[in-house]
Amino acid sequence: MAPGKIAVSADGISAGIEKRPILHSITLPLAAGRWTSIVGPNGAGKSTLLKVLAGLLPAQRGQVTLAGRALQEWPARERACQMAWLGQNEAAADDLTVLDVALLGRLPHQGWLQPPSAADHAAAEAALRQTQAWDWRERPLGQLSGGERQRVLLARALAVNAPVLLMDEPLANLDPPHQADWLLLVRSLVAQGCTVVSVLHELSMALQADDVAVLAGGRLLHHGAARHSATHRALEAVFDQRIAIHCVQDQWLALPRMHAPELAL
Ligand SMILES: Nc1ncnc2c1ncn2[C@@H]1O[C@H](COP(=O)(O)OP(=O)(O)OP(=O)(O)O)[C@@H](O)[C@H]1O
Repeated sequence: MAPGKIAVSADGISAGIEKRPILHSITLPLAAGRWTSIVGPNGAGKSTLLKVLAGLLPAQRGQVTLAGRALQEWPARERACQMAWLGQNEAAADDLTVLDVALLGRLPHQGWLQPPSAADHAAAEAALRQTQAWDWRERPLGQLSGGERQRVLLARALAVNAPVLLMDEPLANLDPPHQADWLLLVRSLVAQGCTVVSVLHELSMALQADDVAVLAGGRLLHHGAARHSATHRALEAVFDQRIAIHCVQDQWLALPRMHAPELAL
């Protein structure tokens, strides 16, 4: 990871749900203006970690800081302007129109009981256009396909215009062209100075990030640059050597090994 300002940091985080411990002593400083992918097997604790980073689940030990200040010390509205969230399988009011869903992203910017301003409408429109969802603006969310819905929820997160964007499986249900669009979008946000943190199962997409954090069993096993061989070895190991990382036309790709390692010649 390149040295620099830290946007969000997990410092010695342990967390669980009810009495079940899930995360164990995770320290993960996330550099500002970079994109970090969090990867690992099912049940590794990726979504739980993202929720703790977002302040949606309290840590039992340790603390999360946002721009150097403990998360719980931020006034809720200010914090919501600083950090946008796209959750996994998010419930959203299905009878709201697409435009109204995108406008929900502007709530932290609005005064108490104030209607959305012209600036809020402009931000919601820009976000819906970025995810190519503007044409559906008058349709109820509940009438959209899985991928269309995901693009609207992504627009809601983009409409916040936050410097930090946390996304849990943002590519769920997206077809390949829209996955490519998401990649370009993230790259352009990062070029503008945003910090992006995404939980991804698509390892070849995760390897397009600047940095990769590898989790298993609620512990951080590795955190390093996506292009470094140590990161590739950590990924191959955490997935039991069932994938191999290759460089194809200057891009790192994770491909399944067609035989279990013990069967390989
Ligand atoms: N509400 C809950 N109550 C109890 N245990 C939970 C709850 N949510 C998650 N867990 C457990 O916490 C562990 C980590 O779950 P988490 O969703 O963070 O994993 P993940 O790495 O995001 O997994 P996946 O790749 O399958 O989405 C899992 O063992 C899961 O069963």
